Amino acid sequence: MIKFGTDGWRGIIARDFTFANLEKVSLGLAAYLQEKYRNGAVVVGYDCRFLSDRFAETVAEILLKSGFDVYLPEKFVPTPYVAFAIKKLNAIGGVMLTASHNPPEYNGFKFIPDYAGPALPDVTDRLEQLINSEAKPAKREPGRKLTLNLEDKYILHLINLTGLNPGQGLIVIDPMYGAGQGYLEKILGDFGYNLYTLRNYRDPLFGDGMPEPKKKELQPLVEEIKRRGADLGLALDGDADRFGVVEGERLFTANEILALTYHYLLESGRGGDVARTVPTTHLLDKMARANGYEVIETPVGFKYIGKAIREGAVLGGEESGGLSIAGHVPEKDGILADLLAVKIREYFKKPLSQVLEDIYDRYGRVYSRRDDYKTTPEQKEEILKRMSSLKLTEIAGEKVVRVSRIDGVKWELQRGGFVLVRASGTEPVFRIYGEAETSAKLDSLLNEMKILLLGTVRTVL
Ligand SMILES: O=P(O)(O)OC[C@H]1O[C@H](O)[C@H](O)[C@@H](O)[C@@H]1O
Repeated sequence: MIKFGTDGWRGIIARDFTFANLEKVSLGLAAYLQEKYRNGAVVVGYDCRFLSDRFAETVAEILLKSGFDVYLPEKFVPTPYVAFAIKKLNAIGGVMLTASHNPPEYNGFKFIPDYAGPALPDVTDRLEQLINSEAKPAKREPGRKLTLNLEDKYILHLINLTGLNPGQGLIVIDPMYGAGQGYLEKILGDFGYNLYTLRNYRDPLFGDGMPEPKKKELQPLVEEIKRRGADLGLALDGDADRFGVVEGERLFTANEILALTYHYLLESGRGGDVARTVPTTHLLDKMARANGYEVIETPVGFKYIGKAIREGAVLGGEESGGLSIAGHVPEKDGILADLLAVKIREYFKKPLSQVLEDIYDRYGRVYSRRDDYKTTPEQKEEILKRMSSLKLTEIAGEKVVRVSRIDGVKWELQRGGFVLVRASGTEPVFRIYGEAETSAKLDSLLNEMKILLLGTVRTVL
């Protein structure tokens, strides 16, 4: 049984993610595309993972035989570049072979429809139906196999969109052995920055780690910044749709980068409504309301954020590391987010940490955190049951003013904070998210929820 999670179908290579299963999935996709289009082109990209290029060939062959033209790159490419190519080529969709930031033993299949952002559930539900009923596409006159070569156009688009100007200073770049290699170097090098790049070659084992721009995995970048006295560090995840920004030893969270980007858009006359997922910081809400704009709250998944951007939001993002802005594809783009960090420093003429202090001075300080807990499927069921039966009027002494069930359960608190609990759709974990106006309050909120929820359930981690 093939299931599409938060972001496509993912599985362990050779156990679930096999050539046989991928053929089934590709036949289902071809049948789906035949239902919707008579003909057209599909972009098929792949990351640096084990066998990703071969998996891409398999998908391409089936689509070609089903009568569609296929654009294939000559080497690995970032996910946002595939989305950009779909838009630029007026393609009917795209496939990206990637398991994003998952551990090395995973691979994945992500379908991006013609709107150039992650597929929404109406699309993935139909796809799942066709795949699991082993639907076969009709044989058609084979399509043409074409080379995807739009890097320069993508780079130019990012330069125009961010409005970068020539600058100075030393930036350390960390593509984490992933598919974003080369892009930031090309752009920032041309704008006069001094650059040093680490983990800049393909390693399907990701140096025995995970290509996820989080604290533990970004330690080599932090050390390199210190060693070289660099001004800034910019990282990308395995398929470059997520980002990591480091100044000195300070690693910015995605919530902080979203607030910085929104501040920049508001101050530079590009304000508008903002879209965020349920667990993402409410600092964005305060900023929007103070400036007369609306907030669109969605379930977790950039697919929903992409939709909101298509419908007019100027910025959309997720605490998990997704960001895009109006004028770009409605897909998260780590390269864009990293370039915006450079642009924000240039625009305000100060370090990001100082710009963030200005934001807190104006809108109020917030502390946010997410704690992940590994569970077995049985434990997950038990926690889910417990979660839906909790009837809380207060958490850690804070009055609950609203309970929402957009995704998991979210308890909104009197002084603007919140606690949210949900099961991940990409990993075997439970996530407890919280936000409060002091760090001590945040700790007590998360601790209390942990005890309430996990109580006697023995977690693996
Ligand atoms: O919390 P999860 O369901 O594991 O999802 C975490 C993240 O996974 C993927 O990266 C998706 O593209 C994101 O949209 C999502 O936020």
